[in-house]
Amino acid sequence: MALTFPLPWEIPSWPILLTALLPLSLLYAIVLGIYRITLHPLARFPGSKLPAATGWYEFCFDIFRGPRNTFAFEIERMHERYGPIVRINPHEIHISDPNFFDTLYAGGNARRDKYPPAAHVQGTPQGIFGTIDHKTHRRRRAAISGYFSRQSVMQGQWLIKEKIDLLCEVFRSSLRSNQPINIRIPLLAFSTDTFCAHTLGPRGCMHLLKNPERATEWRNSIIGLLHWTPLVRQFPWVIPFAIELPMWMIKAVSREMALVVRIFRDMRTQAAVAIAEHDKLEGGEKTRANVFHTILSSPLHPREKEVKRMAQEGFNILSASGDTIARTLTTAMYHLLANPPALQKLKDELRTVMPDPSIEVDLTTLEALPWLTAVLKESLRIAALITTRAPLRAPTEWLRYQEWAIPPDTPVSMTLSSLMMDANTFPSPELFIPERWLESNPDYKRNNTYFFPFHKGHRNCIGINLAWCQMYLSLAKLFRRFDFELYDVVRERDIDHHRDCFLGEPRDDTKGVRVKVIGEMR
Ligand code: HEM
Repeated sequence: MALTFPLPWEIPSWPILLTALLPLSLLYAIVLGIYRITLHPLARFPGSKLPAATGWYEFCFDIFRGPRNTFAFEIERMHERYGPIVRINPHEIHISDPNFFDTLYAGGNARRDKYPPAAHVQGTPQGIFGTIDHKTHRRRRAAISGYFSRQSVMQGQWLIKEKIDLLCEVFRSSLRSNQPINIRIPLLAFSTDTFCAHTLGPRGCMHLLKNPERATEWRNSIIGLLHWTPLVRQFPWVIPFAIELPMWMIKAVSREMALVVRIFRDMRTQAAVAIAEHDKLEGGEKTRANVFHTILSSPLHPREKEVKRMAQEGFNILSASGDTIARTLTTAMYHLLANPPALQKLKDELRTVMPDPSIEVDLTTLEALPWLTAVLKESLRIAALITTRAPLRAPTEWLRYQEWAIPPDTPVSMTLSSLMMDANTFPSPELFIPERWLESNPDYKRNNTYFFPFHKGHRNCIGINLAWCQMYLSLAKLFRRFDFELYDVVRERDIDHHRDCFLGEPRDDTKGVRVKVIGEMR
């Protein structure tokens, strides 16, 4: 016979529980909000009370206010109202002053942890971009940094040139068909194929340059993924969760997401194959056959060499590498074609080192060309690619800005796109003026001080050498070989940032940056 003991109290029913919990939660939220705007260590920093009291303020902007009104744009409005330092949410300070950049994004002995909501936006918490802890980041990054060193990129120039030849083929066929071409598609195909060939080896190549449909699908997937960013920022579990769903389910929700997930899963396969093959490789192959073998040969802990972590690293770098370069090149091509004197100057300069358009020049020769260098720097500035703030925390250090002392471990952020387009730093920022970057310009030194499109410090871009090399070689070849003209491009519609998706994206009705290839020099 089962014994039953009477409980000393009655369990209340759900409706009664809810009626009691709701006012309690409300009371908790009110007390927390009051604490945050009165006694919290950030309470005395400038800014509105509402975003300081609750994170729901940011949530509502990112989810409900429409592309032109996401929180990134609200931060700009906050600075207009409160000055260069603002408390933008209960926990975070945002600073809009390029003079603070070196302090926040410091290298050397400085310790900087990432802020989890920002780190997880790519859904790869174990890749270097998603790594929060400073020391873990240093270890993971050290394992692969040699792969992206200048020396390594210089040795791989032939590979980039091979892809540029394929890119020229795409433009040549556009010339033959006399059809305009949306240049972001082949340029993304070029940067992605180059990255894959350089970093993943022959098995990882997506061969987008040889397959226009796949290239278009990849471009649409990248844009689709970018458009998810405001949502993913608020719900960082979305991407890791989606990756594990059955493919039919992902396809039903979003075709773009399905391709991205396929690529991620493919990355897992490649990591697994590398583990299986690693012991069979010898000599240089063992460390350099692809980035996975580099990780496997590194002194990292065996836990760091598991399939899941290596796949996240590979995907992390892949997603950081493609569209950044494609967008910068697209911007460069647009501004050159919209500014005939700047274009003529470039063509004249290129002719000095490539008297015959078929001559192959190397990176060092091109880096010595002042106008090409100035064009690329101005394109990186005016593209102002990264519209999302990048918060870091200094766990043991008080950061000082003007009269303000920011407590240790506070997330502090700055936004690259705003700094690159700041009229106080770069007068007439919306104008394409490569002359800013010529040594003869009296502001040359000062301009370079404020030029950090690849970020700085421990968390700067690991692909900077690969990026410069691709941009120099491809722009030189394209403009020495082909004549282009813009085809129905409207800057406000097709170029300017309309929404913040980590990278700034143009308006939804954009027709792309289309050009017609009108001639080829042989
Ligand atoms: C024009 C081209 C590029 C630009 C403007 C650019 C810019 C940047 C910036 C600003 C960051 C810091 C982002 C942040 O912390 O929020 C970054 C990080 C990163 N970039 Fe690039 N990038 C470019 C090309 C590349 C390429 C080609 C690769 C691939 C090798 C790459 C791989 C990465 C990775 C893995 C990180 C994370 C680094 C870390 O957290 O340690 N990027 N990039």
